[in-house]
Formats: sequence, C-alpha cells, structure tokens
Amino acid sequence: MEVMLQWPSKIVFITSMALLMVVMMMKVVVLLWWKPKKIESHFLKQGIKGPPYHFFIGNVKELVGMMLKASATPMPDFSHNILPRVLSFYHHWKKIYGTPFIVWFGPTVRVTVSDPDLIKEIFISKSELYEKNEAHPLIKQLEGNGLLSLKGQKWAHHRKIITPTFHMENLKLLVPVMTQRMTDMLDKWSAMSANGSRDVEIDVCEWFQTLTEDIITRTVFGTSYEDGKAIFCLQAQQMVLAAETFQKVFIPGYRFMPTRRNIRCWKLDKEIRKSLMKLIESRKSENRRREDGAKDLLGLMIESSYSSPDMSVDDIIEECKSFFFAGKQTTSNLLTWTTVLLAMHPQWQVQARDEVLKVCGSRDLPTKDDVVKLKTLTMILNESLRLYPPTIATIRRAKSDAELGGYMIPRGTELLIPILAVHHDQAIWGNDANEFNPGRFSEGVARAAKHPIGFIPFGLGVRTCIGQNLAVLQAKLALSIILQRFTFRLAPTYQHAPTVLMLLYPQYGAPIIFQPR
Ligand code: HEM
Repeated sequence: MEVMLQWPSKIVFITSMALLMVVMMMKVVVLLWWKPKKIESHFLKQGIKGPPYHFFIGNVKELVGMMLKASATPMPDFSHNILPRVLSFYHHWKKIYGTPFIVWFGPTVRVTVSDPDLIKEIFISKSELYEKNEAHPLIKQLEGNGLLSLKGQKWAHHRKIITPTFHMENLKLLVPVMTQRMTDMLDKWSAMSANGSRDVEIDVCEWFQTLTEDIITRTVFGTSYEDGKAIFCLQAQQMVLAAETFQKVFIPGYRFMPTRRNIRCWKLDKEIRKSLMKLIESRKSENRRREDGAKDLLGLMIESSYSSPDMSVDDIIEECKSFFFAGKQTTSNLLTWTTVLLAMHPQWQVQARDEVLKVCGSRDLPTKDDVVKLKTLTMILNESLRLYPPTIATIRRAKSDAELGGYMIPRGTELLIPILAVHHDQAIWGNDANEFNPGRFSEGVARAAKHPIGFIPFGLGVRTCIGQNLAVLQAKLALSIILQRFTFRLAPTYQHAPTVLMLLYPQYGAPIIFQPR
C-alpha cells in the first residue's frame, strides 16, 4: 500500500523537476540569447552595427585578446598616438562599424558614443535619462559605495555635504602642508644624487603615489591624519587583494567563498570598520578644529551625521574608501605623465621653468597666489590631460527607453564614452591631434578644440569630478618645485608603453633622470 502511494508522488516530483528545468533553460535562452539578439537587431535597424553577439560571453574574448595583443606590442618612442594600444577594441571596431557602434560585455550591450553632441545630451541636456552603471562587484569592493557610485537622493545629499572640502578657498589652506611634503620628497631625491652633485634615476610612479596618498589623507582626515593614515594603509592592503582577484578569471559568487585571500579581505574590512568607528567617536568627543582652519572631509561628514540619517557610520566608511580610491592614483598618474611629457619635450620644460622662476623665484616655495599666474604650466597640464587622461572612459545607463540624437535607446542599455578617443579625435583637435602642443590651450580650454565638449578629462555635468581643483593644485605645486630644483630627461631604460588597468598608466614604469640645478 505504502509503495503504491509513493509512485504517483514520485512521478509528480520528477515531472515538476523536469518542468522546472525546462523553464529555467528557457529563461537562460531568453536572457542569454533571444534578448541580446533582439537588441542587436533593434540597433541594426537604426544603422548601429557592431561585432556579433556570442552566447553568454558577448565580445569579451575578442576584446581581451585585442587588449593583450596591443599591450604586448611596443610603441615608437615619443609617439602620442596611443589610442590603438590603449583602447584597441575601440580603434579596431570603429574602423569597421563606424560610430556609434555596439559592443557586448557578456549579455550586456554597450553603445560606444564619441560624438560630442551626443555626449552633451547624455551628460547635460538630457542627463535625467541616464544614471551611473552598476560597477563590477570587484570594482565596487575597491572603490567603496560612496560618491563615485551612489545614485539619486543619497548621492545629491552626500555631494552637498562633501563639496565645501574641495572649494578652492578651502584647498588653498592646505598649500603650506602640501609644499612641505613635496620638498620632503625632493630632498630625498637630492640626497640620492650624492647630495645634489650628480644625476639620479628615479621611477617617478611610486614616489608620486606616496605623495598623493599623503595629501589625500590630510584632505580627508585633517587633524586625525596619523590615525587616518593607518586606516588608509589597511585600505591599500585590501585594494591589493581585490586587484589581484580582479586580474583572475571572474567566477560569480567567488568573493563569498572562504578562500585565504577572501578571509584576509574580510578581516581587513572588520579592522578598517573598527578603527574608523573609534576615530569617529574620538572626533565627536574632541570636536577639534584644524590649526589652519581648513575643513576636512571627515569633520564635515561627522557634523552632518548628527542631523541626517543619510550619513551613517557605514556611509562615512564607504566615502573614505571612495576618496582614497578616486584621489590617489588619478593625480599621481597625471603627475607621472606630465613629467614624462616634459622629459620628452625639453623646449616646453625650459619654457615652464622660465615661468616658474619668474613667478616664484629660484628657491621660494610657490604660494596659492603664484599658482594662478602659471599660465604655461596650466597649458602643459591640460595638454597632458588631453593626450593621457588618467580616466580613459566612463559609462552611463539608460534609466528608461530614451531617444539619443534620433536613435532609440532601450532601457538598461549602457553607453560607453571613450574619453581618450574624444581627446585624440582629429575632427575635434585638427591634424595634429596626436602631437604634444600645449600652445593649443593658449586662449583657454573653451577655444582649444573645435567643439566645447572636446575636452572632458574630469567628466561632465552634475557628476563631474569633485576632486578636480585638488588634483590640479597638487600637480601645479609639485611640478613647480621639481622644475625649480631639477632638469630632467627620460632614462635610457624608459619604454613608452601606456596601458590601462582601470586607469591609464605606464606599463613599464617611468624612469626619469634628474639633474640637480
Ligand atoms: C587628475 C586627476 C583626476 C582625474 C583625471 C579624475 C577624473 C574623474 C572623472 C572623469 C570623473 C567622472 C566620472 C563619471 O562621470 O563617471 C570623476 C569623478 C569623481 N572624482 Fe575624480 N579625477 C581626478 C582626481 C580626483 C581627486 C583628487 C579626487 C578626490 C580627492 C576625486 C574624486 C572624485 C569623485 C568622488 C568623483 C565622483 C563625483 C560624483 O559622482 O559626484 N577625483 N573623476
């Protein structure tokens, strides 16, 4: 009797499992094949072509292959035509399909948009239709869930709280401490050159990273600099672990597995959280103010946490991560590329130095008032940001079905804006687009290009870079002091190989020979 009763229920179970499997398989087919193919044909009908979609992986295999091949190919020294090496997939597919074209990152479609009029629509005139895309989980782990990735009301609230830290008036108060750190660094270079009597070879990448790390720590933590430094040190370790994972093949859910690396990461996270909580509590009880009166990010966030539920301890922790991530390597890369460019183009180095000596003298540290007078250096920095923008691309996502320059963009479509390609476009910059010519900025940024949206190293619209003033101020101060103290040229070991891992950096470092003046 018992056996008789079990058979029908077994059959029911097997049938429902089979049905479930069929439904799941259909869902997979719909999501990973039918839907992408439908989107592909939607774009094709509008004349937007691209490499064909492949099941599940999209164009990732071809894309990674092209990037790896490009990064293994040497570049002629002194060539600034870096687009084919750095954004090889864009360079290759644009020639075949024109612009805009689509490219598949797995089953997610990205429309590559490099026309400045369309970029203006996305970031300015119709920006309400687009939002930041959801970052890859590993990138999110690196950049934190702060200003860089927040959306909607919460983003607007955080941006309002944080903005005063980056006003020029506030940043200028940091100038003495910044120049002090810079002279400390250069004193070490002088000591390495037999106390200023001989040439010394320095790979500037790491030195500039240490320098910018120190400055961002002061900007974020202010009076709590020492405790903040220890916390950033833990975050840096966490970033190394996340970056190591990022370079491996991505397995969904892998970051939740108790591997040695993940356990170390979780421990670091706990430690960071604990130290920051302690620091926040002590800041709350002390209510200390900086001697120079400057507002620091932590102080402003703590102040607002008293009145706003949108700034919890967790939010503060995520913002600290975000600023450490966004503020450190971007600025050090700008400094690195500008130093490399000045080493490659000695006539501009001489011009920049003449100006610094005229404005600041040969030994005096540059002041906040000097910085605004350094016109040639400003032109050089702009040209460096144009040819070697540390952030080479950005992405937006259509919040709903949208119309972009006459094209119908379905909800969820990602738009890839290749900043580097816009900056190297001959239609915008003329025939010498790939040449280093700071003179093109002599009448200001607005008149340098044929289109006002041609120069976007810090993004555009409401989500433009909040740290722009800090980055440019640091770069001007550091370069002025370097120019006062040294002449420099590329080391014979320098290999010109710009490449990208999140940001644009020199693949084999940036060894430069400094000669004390
Ligand atoms: C040369 C240096 C820098 C470059 C080239 C750069 C580039 C950019 C770009 C292109 C964006 C816009 C991204 C997008 O629209 O998707 C951005 C946003 C941002 N940057 Fe920077 N950045 C630099 C330095 C800094 C510094 C020093 C800080 C902080 C101290 C910083 C903090 C941020 C933050 C928080 C955002 C997000 C702003 C928001 O969405 O409201 N950046 N940056």
